[in-house]
Order: sequence, then C-alpha cells, then structure tokens
Amino acid sequence: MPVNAARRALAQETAYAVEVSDLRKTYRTRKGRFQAVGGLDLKVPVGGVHGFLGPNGSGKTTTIRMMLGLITADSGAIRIFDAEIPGALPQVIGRVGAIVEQPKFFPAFSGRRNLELLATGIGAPARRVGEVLDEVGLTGRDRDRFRTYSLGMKQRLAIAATLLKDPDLLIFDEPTNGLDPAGIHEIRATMRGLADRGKTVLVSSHILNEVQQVADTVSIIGRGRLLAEGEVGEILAGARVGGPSVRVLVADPARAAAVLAPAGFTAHPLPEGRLEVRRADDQPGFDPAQITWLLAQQGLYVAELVPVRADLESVFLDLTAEEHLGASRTAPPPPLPPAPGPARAAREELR
Ligand SMILES: Nc1ncnc2c1ncn2[C@@H]1O[C@H](COP(=O)(O)OP(=O)(O)OP(=O)(O)O)[C@@H](O)[C@H]1O
Repeated sequence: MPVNAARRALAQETAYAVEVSDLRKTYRTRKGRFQAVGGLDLKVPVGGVHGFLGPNGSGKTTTIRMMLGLITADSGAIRIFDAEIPGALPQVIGRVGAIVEQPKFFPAFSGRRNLELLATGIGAPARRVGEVLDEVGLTGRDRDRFRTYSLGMKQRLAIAATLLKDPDLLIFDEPTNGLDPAGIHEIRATMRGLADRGKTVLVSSHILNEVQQVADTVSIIGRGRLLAEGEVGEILAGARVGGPSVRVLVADPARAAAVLAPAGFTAHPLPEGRLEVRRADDQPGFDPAQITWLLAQQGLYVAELVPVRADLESVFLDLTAEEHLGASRTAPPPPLPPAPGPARAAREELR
C-alpha cells in the first residue's frame, strides 16, 4: 500500500486525532514555580471541529506547544494519530498543520507569491498554492499585496499556508484574536469547510460564539485541567440548568446574594461582579421583578438583568467562575452592559 494510503487507513482506524493523558507542565520563573498544565486529559476525535476552550491563562497554548514538540512536558502522554509525542513526532508532523503564532509574510508580495515561496521552502507541489487559496476563499484577491489584506484575509492566508502540505490535522491557537465580527465569520466558515472536507480541526479559544457555532465537540479546561468534554449538544443538555435564571449586575454582589437568599433565591457568582440568580430547589415560581424589588429595597440597584439561556457561554462561565473571580480581584472595573443583537459576538469574548 502506498505510504499516503496507509496513513489515511490508519487515520480511519484511529478514533482520536489527538489523545492527551495526565499531561503536566510547570514553568520555573523568577517568582517561583507555576503549574500551567496540571494533569490534563484531552481527546480530539478524527474529523470535525474540536473546540479547546478555556479562559485566558488556563494552559491552552502551553498544551498546544507540547503537542507540537515546541516545549517538553514534565510528565503525561500525548499521542497524535497514535504516534507518541515528542518521540514519534517526525512520523506524524507531515500530517499536522498549525498556527500558534502569527506567521510572517512579506507585506509587499501578493498572497500567492508568499505561498509560492513557502511551498518551495517546504517542498510542497506548486499546484497546491492555487488549491489552498481556493480552500480558504482567497482566489480573486491572491494577486493583491499582502499589506492590503484585511486582518481576516491575513489570517486566512495563514491557514492556507498550513494547508500547503495537505495535513489531516489542523491546530489553530486562538485564530480569531483581534478580528472583527466579519473576520471571525470568515475564519469560522473556513474551519467548517476544512472539517467538511474530512480534516480534523483543533481550535483553541476563549470566545464562545466562535466555538458554539462551528464545533462538533469541545473540551473545556480551567487551570490546566479538563472540566468538561463532549458534543456541543450533549454539554448543553447536561448544563446545570436548574430552572430559569437571570444574570444580574450589581455593585455589591456578595451583599446582593445575602439579600436574595432568605427570599428563596440562590445566587451563583460570575465574572466581573455578576451573579446568576435562580429559585432555590424547593421554591416554586420565578419572577425576575421580585429580584429587582428585593435588591432595590436594600439600596442595591440592578445595572443589568439578562435572562440566561443554556448556551456554551453559561456552561463555561459556570465551570470557570472561580478562576474569573480570582482574576477579577485585580481586574479593571466591569465594562458597560452588553448591547443586544449583532453586538453579541463582541460580548461573548470573555475578558
Ligand atoms: N514561558 C513561560 N514562563 C512562565 N509562565 C508561562 C510561560 N508561558 C505561559 N506561562 C503561564 O502559564 C499559564 C498558561 O499560559 P497559556 O498561554 O498556556 O494559557 P492560555 O490558556 O493559552 O491563555 P491565553 O488565552 O491567554 O493565551 C499562564 O498563567 C501564563 O502566564
């Protein structure tokens, strides 16, 4: 069997493109030791888009760097298409394309010219340049200078570069960072297209909107450990729904929680001083007006009250609330309440 056919057959037999178990990494800094990844387990199925979610600093980039052999793990195991990393990385690296940092392109050269140079450098066939430009939807703008591209187009060119060697697994670390909603949409569509053509896309993100709409499966991590994993639908179905709830913003969340408790409400802390408020298990009825009334009676005025839908954002906030609370002690004052409608994408970027 030709090598490529054998590799593809192996991919079909392998249930997971990436398997990580009990992975650990501690950085040594001047201030001491810092555990960035603390016993992480991760399974990325072959085919489809897998969202690798976690707040800033939860260890996503560190994990990806270990997967790519850029840094070494302290302990644990990583397998990519059944090959042990880093030992067997040379056997599979040809099947992996990754964007971990913004690749450098020549600003004065066209997108096509940049890719031609790269293809020559890595020994990819010249015909791949046209194919990958097509795959990321840049045909038509490929002869324009790189510096005239929008950020979304620049990022799509970066994705095109990873596709030159026709990898089976694409690893994108926060690919929509810094992009506007239109750019985010372009990257999302590009990732979906790749998965629909049989690739496995592993995308790290702290932007829920990006992932909920495009991912087939997700892993949610916090402080370098797995908190939840599964199909997006499964995760939502298993969410701690517990009846209707609202997200409330008040100046003193701790006092608000104390005011609401005797009236039969439970208040769960969220980032940036918000509370998720619902009826306690044994209490009937749910009237958000009662919440505003109870709080106002005590001089606590509600700046924001938003009904909570069971979406990935709420699961994520719930699972990672502790980390955000820790972070929020030194964080700047909360931003203005989110605007409705199209601005939703922006507010889903968790700070
Ligand atoms: N080289 C390093 N030396 C010391 N600490 C580091 C190093 N790289 C990362 N860290 C720390 O390890 C933790 C995890 O960082 P990492 O970049 O893996 O997280 P992340 O989930 O990718 O976050 P982000 O979304 O902000 O990139 C952070 O607290 C970070 O400051």
